[in-house]
Amino acid sequence: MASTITFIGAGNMAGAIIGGMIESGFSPDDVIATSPSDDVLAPLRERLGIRTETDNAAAVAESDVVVLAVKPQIMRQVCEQMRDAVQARRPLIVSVAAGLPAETLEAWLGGELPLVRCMPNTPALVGAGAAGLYANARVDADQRRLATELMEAVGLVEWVEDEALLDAVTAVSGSAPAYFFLMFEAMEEAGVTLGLPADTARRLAMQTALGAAKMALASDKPPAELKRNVMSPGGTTERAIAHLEDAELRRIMGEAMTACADRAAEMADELGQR
Ligand SMILES: NC(=O)c1ccc[n+]([C@@H]2O[C@H](COP(=O)([O-])OP(=O)(O)OC[C@H]3O[C@@H](n4cnc5c(N)ncnc54)[C@H](OP(=O)(O)O)[C@@H]3O)[C@@H](O)[C@H]2O)c1
Ligand code: PRO
Repeated sequence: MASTITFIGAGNMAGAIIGGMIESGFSPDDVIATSPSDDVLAPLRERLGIRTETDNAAAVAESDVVVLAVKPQIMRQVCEQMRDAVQARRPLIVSVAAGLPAETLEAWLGGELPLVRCMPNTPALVGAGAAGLYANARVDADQRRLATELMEAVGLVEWVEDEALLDAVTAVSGSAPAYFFLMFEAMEEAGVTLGLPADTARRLAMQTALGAAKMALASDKPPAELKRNVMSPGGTTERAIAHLEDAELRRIMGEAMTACADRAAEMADELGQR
């Protein structure tokens, strides 16, 4: 029998995952999205044909999987309001919230539950996401498969066996689209300084990033070798790369990503007080 999957919160991340699920063959009849406002739900209902509900507990009462997709700052209140329904039904919980530890979520939901924590990223909106997943000890093999299927509907899935590693996933993929967007800004600005129209520089930079990622994913060669293949001895790329290495880009990326992972751990302390 098909599982009923409810999304608590119908914002950016939930909308992206639901869209991918329907595209990859999940039946809209098996998907429920909730929000306090029907204005948020109506477009999802019309566009994707899914079921919607403004009462979280009512949706949970008929669900096999409950995806927590509200902002971390309001998660405690949302969980506590539906804890009785969750404990009565005991569905698989999947949380996409940044920072909030599995144990804290279980406590807010009234006690031990099978729970998967997921750190997705916004390219899920175009079906090109990358997500890290962690399962607590109460998640069985079928539930793990189902969580994988859900997130594979919008991109790549990698499981980690240590929950603390989700902070590293946040640094490597959750927050990382923003690093590349910053790089696009910088490349566009530099292209304009060199005389190109801004939109030409922007399109060239973005298409190059897409091509480089596709090429690296399709290749069995490490990025260092692909990089060397672009660098003719004494040529242009060698000069640019030498500049980036002299400016210690690797150290800067390492520090930025450590700051990101540290902040994820800090948020767990700030928001995860039981
Ligand atoms: N965006 C990212 O890059 C990213 C990446 C990884 C993980 N995440 C995680 O994904 C989660 C959702 O983020 P998002 O970007 O999708 O946020 P979002 O667009 O603001 O979506 C959250 C939705 O929850 C709704 N909501 C508020 N109170 C609710 C309640 N009591 N019951 C049901 N729904 C309620 C909000 O409605 P109103 O707007 O009407 O209040 C909003 O539509 C967060 O926990 C975040 O940490 C986000
Ligand atoms: N966006 C959220 C943040 O910046 C979590 C990862 C991506 O906190």
